[in-house]
Amino acid sequence: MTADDSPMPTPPERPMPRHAAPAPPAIATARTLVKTYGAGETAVRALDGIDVDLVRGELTAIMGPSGSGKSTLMHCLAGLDRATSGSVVVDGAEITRMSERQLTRLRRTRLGFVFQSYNLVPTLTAVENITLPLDIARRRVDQAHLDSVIAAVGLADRLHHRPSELSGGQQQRVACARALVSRPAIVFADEPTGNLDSRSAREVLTFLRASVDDLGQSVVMVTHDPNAASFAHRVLFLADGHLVGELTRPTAGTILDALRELG
Ligand SMILES: Nc1ncnc2c1ncn2[C@@H]1O[C@H](COP(=O)(O)OP(=O)(O)OP(=O)(O)O)[C@@H](O)[C@H]1O
Repeated sequence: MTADDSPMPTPPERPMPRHAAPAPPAIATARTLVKTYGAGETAVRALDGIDVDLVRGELTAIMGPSGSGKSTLMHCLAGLDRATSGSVVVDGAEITRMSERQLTRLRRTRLGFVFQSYNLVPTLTAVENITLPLDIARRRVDQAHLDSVIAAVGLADRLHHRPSELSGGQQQRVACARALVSRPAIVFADEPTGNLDSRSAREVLTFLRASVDDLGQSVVMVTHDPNAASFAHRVLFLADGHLVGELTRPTAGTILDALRELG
């Protein structure tokens, strides 16, 4: 599976209203971000002063060796974990000083999540799983947007199936649709294709990329897989808690070369 042989559509031009202030290019920003686990001699500095901007309307992949800090970075950016020092701004909001209550609200209303293990509710149908975040937040379902997400995810004929009646790839596409249906500022995807065969992985990645190109979504994903990362607009490389490089318009080949250089 590679993205090299599939044409990479360029994001559609979006006309800017005349007097509107341009949206800031970064949807999430970390400055001098430090995360230390434990204390004293056994302390681990998982993030050692990270400065990064995640570009709005792009799919960003985070790669690096095991233990380099990928999950920690994603969790700190998503308000799932608290930074030790430094700042994180997500969609204009400084989250490092937020209370637990504010963070929960931010995650529920402004962020979308896709996990390796799908995390669907087994007793609900596909469409009920997709609209669950809106139901919990007591928000109205925008039927037109729901229809466009369902069409993009290619599950129109599986909407009334329960997760046990769906393949892994189909379940993960339901999880992606669930993450997108509330139009979050940013979707965080943690190894979204880690449990999938290459064909299903390609379907999920194609959908995540299309959500950016066609729906204007911003997505960040942690992955170990160069083929998966080749679907991104930009790949960030971490090593020992530092941001050590990046690639724009990556291919599986250039990503492999960069990983080899990292050792
Ligand atoms: N809860 C924790 N308590 C103590 N140390 C932790 C904790 N979580 C992560 N670490 C340590 O922080 C460092 C970074 O871990 P992290 O999980 O962010 O790396 P990663 O790049 O996502 O790794 P992997 O690819 O194996 O998932 C590692 O040394 C890890 O052992």
